[in-house]
Parts: sequence; structure tokens; C-alpha cells
Amino acid sequence: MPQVQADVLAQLDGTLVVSCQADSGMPLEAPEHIAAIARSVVLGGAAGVRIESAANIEAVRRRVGVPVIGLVKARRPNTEIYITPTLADVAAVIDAGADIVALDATNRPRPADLKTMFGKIEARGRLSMGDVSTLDEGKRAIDAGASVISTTMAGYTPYSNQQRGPDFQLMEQLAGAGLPFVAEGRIWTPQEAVRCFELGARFIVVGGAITRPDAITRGFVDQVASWGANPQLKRNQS
Ligand SMILES: CC(=O)N[C@H](C=O)[C@@H](O)[C@H](O)[C@H](O)COP(=O)(O)O
Repeated sequence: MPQVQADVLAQLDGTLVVSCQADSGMPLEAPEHIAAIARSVVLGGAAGVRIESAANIEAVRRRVGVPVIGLVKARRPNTEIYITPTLADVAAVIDAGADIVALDATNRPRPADLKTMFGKIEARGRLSMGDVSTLDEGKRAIDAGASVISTTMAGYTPYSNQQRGPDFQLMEQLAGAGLPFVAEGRIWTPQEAVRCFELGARFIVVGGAITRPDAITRGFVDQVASWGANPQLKRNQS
């Protein structure tokens, strides 16, 4: 791995990266909003950001100095894979200015094979992050040339562990196999974040717990109601 790229990974070791994404149709979807969120989380201590879509990556790249993990979420014909599924998507993420390209590295039919995708990213001087859901996928992604793997897809493929929290079991397995991994997916508390580091995560990526106000509010309301302090808590239905 060239020195500049190794430096980017070293810079992220032991840190919190924040995923700043808004689902389609949500009020925060526009690039200027995503860029404002990205700037805010960097002010709060995020060492990197994970950003979806070329327009958002461009907007964020102009406003923050930390490493940007970029991806495209797109549905393409004949594949379940939607995180940076094609070589054209890889090119778009790189052209938009991402330092690290995240892509689905699960073992499902895909438009282009993993080796070709990781090779293209390396040839353009960027790092790659293979989003996996199982130990076997982690091994394959590293063998195919991923710079690092992430537990992003754990619980989002039908054959992986389905659970509400982070997949600590997968993290244990990846660490046991000596694979460099990033912890990502359903990390909602600082305690869970600490556990990820204890299990050997290089860095962690947190999204919804920090950057999805709708989900945060829903969780807040649910907890207040379930603790019985105010079982009558009225929810805005609009
Ligand atoms: C499975 C999938 O499509 N994950 C996406 C990957 O970019 C995002 O929707 C997640 O928000 C991100 O992985 C962070 O996870 P969480 O928001 O749970 O902290």
C-alpha cells in the first residue's frame, strides 16, 4: 500500500467516523444539509465521515478536511447489491473526491467481480472498504484486495446474524482470523463503541445514532414511554 494511503488508514485508527446520510425523501437529503451535518460532526470530534452519493461527497469534500469514505447507493438490474455496485459507481465516487471507496463485498451475484473493483480503486490511488456480513466474506474481500473490511452488511443479508445491536460475534471472528476490520452497523451507545474497540476494530463508523434525527427522536420517545415516566406521551402524528 503506498505511503499516502497507509497514512489515511493510520489517521483513522482508534477513531470515530460518522456516517452522514439521509434516506431518500427525508428533509436532510440535500447536499448543503449533509455538508452542514458533516462539518458539525467534525467539530464534535469525528475523524472521518462516510458519505453517500457523488453530489454529497463533492459538497462535503469542499467543507471538511478529514478523510471521506464515499459510496453510492443504487439499485442496478440483476443484483441485490446496492452499495457502489458497479465500476461506473466506483469511478463516480472517486471523481467526486472520496479518499476511501466503500462497496458491498458480500458473496452475492454482482455486476463486476471484487478483484476488478478493488484493483480499479487501487489503480486510482484510493483506499477501498469492503462492506461484509460474514467471516467468509471478510476473508474473500481481503483476498480480493480490499484495503480494509467493515461489518456494515451484518444483519442486512438473509444469511447473516439478524440482530438489533452491533454484530460483536462477527467482530470476534474477524479479529480471530487476523483480519483488519472496521466496526459499523447499529452502534447506538458509547458502551457498544468501546466494546467494538476492545474486540479489535481499527475504527468505528456510527450513523443513525448521531445523524438521523428522526430515528433518534423516535428512540427517545419510545424510551420515555416505555419507562413509564409518561406513558401518555403524545406523539406528533403528522
Ligand atoms: C446496511 C446499509 O445500507 N448501511 C448503510 C451504509 O452506508 C447506511 O445506511 C448506515 O447508516 C451505515 O452503515 C451506518 O450504520 P448505522 O446507521 O446503523 O450506524
